[in-house]
Formats: sequence, C-alpha cells, structure tokens
Amino acid sequence: MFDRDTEGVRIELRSLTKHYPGQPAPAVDDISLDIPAGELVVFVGPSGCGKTTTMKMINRLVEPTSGEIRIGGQDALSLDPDELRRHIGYAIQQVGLFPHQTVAQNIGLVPKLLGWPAGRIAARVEELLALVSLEPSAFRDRYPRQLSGGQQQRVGVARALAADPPVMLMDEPFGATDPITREHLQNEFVKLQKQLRKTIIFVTHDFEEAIKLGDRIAVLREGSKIAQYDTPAAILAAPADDYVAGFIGQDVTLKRLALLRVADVPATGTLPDPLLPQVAADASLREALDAMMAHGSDRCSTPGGVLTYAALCAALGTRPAPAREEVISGDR
Ligand SMILES: Nc1ncnc2c1ncn2[C@@H]1O[C@H](COP(=O)(O)OP(=O)(O)OP(=O)(O)O)[C@@H](O)[C@H]1O
Repeated sequence: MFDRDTEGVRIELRSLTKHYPGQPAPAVDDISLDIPAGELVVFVGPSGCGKTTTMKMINRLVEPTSGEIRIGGQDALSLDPDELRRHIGYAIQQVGLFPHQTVAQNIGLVPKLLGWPAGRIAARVEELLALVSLEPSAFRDRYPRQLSGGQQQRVGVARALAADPPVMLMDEPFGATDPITREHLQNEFVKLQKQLRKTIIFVTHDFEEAIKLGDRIAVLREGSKIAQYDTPAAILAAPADDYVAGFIGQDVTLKRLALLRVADVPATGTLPDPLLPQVAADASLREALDAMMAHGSDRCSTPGGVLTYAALCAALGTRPAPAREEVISGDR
C-alpha cells in the first residue's frame, strides 16, 4: 500500500460527491482539493456543511457517489476498504476507545491487526504513551473509564498514530476537552507533527485551532464547496469574501499575533540583550507582546537580537500606539 514511507503522502480529491439516499441535495457536492504530502489541512465550516462526510470518504467509511480519491498516487476507491483503513489513522471527538480493553490494548489494536510481533507492539505502545505525555507505567494498564476526557483523547490520538500511518484523519479530536487541556494538546500536537510530517486532515469548528494547527485551511460552505483554501496567514490577510471574513470573526490582529513567530520579524542588530525579557525564536508575537507588557518594556530579547514593539507592529501592518503607557495599559 501507499505507506512504505511513514511520512505523509499526497491526497487528491477529484469531483468528489456524496448524495445520501433520500436527501434533497448532496452532502458533498463536487469537491476537488489537493493536499500536499506532509501538510496538515484543516477543514472549517458550519455544522452540516459536509466536513465529516468528506473525511469519511477518504477512508471509505462512507462510499462516494462519484469522483476520485488518490492517496500517494493510488486510486483509493480500488483498494479493499478494510485494508485501506489500517493504513490511515483516524481520531474522532468521541474517541471510541474499547471500554473492556486496557489503554495498551486499545493503542495496539491496529498493529495487532497488521500482525506485528508482541514485543514490537509493546515497545510502540510505550513510545506513543510517552509521545502524548502519559507516563507509560501509570497508564498502560488502565481502562478508559479510569481516564479523564483529555487523557482519553490523548490515547485516541496515540491509537491513530500507532501503526505510523502516512495519513491521519482527525475529526475534532480535542473537541471534548476544556480550554486549558485543549491548548496543551494542541501544543503537543504541533510539536509532534513537526517531527512526523504526516499528511493530516483535521476538522474543527474552532478557527483559532485551525490557525494554530493548519499549514492550510479549507473554509467550506454547504455541500463542502470551497470558499477559500490557503495558508492561515493568507486567509487572515485577505479573506476571499464576506463569508470567509465572517468565519474569521473579530480580532483579526490578535489572531495574526498568535500566528506570527518572533523569528518572522527582523530583529534590531544580532545580539540578544540579557537585561531585557527573553523570548524564544519560535514564540508567537502574542507571547513576545505579553513578555514586553509584563516587564513594562517596549522591547524584548530574542536569540536573533532585540525585537521592538515598533517592529512587531510593522510586521502586523498596524501603527504603533503613540505612548508607552498605552502599550502597557492598552486594550489588547
Ligand atoms: N448517513 C447519513 N444519511 C443521510 N444524511 C446524512 C448522513 N450523514 C450525514 N448526513 C447529512 O449530510 C450533511 C453533511 O453532514 P456532515 O456530518 O458531513 O457535516 P459536518 O460538516 O461534518 O457537520 P458537523 O460540523 O455538525 O459535524 C448533513 O446535512 C447531514 O444531515
């Protein structure tokens, strides 16, 4: 199959359509989309617009009415659906862990189906638990009911990753968690994806999550029609129309602050300044601004030099506030 390589492979959807029997209109109406190898593409759109149906056609949980799906160049519709699903990780909001199996058994499910030897499965379970920040000795023998919702979702993500599939489908996998756990899971997931470079389709209702995780975002309308498909920065900078602008919502500047990294903004000089608040190169501009405000300073030090408030504003395309007091007490 297409996963001789565990890094992502390209997914191509061509005129993909699903018309559920008895429904007046197709749930997915002629979607064509290219998802580059190793990228994470987020689907956002209103409830019922066809996000889940589109995703479930890719692993053949839903059979398309017409159209084509190519995964790593192979025609997914000509493959055996069960076999196909063993090579595509799938994580969903309801998690779907088996209640009478332990965490280790749940994670080892697909490797077992693929015939891995027991030793290899056990090693993989340990590795994955550590990857999703669950101490293996404390968690491997527990049952799902003995875990919090957020821990269950981590196990769900670990299970989806278990056989190291090149493709992952994730349908609101962090949806059932509180905002703090959710942010923690998102941060871990961003780090993980940087290492793994899988091809991932991720469905969410949360535009902030889409910006944080997505290499690209597909904003969908009814029938999975694509309203805009681009990088988060491009969508925030130039929404295609009022519909997309409505999705982005208020506080575009705040969202761009969260998106842009310190390393994206030219620093003054090249020498860090030990007397200023210190900010990492991969920190967001939002974090840099928070550090400046916490120290009452209009600059902070980064590994690449000194970042000023004026440079930060220039990167956002906004004018700096006139006085420092306003920076400190201003409404962000
Ligand atoms: N098995 C089914 N039979 C008939 N209609 C269905 C079926 N599954 C989904 N639909 C309909 O297809 C449309 C798209 O549903 P889908 O679940 O793909 O949307 P979604 O964008 O994922 O929604 P949500 O964000 O609420 O999860 C909806 O109108 C839904 O009612």
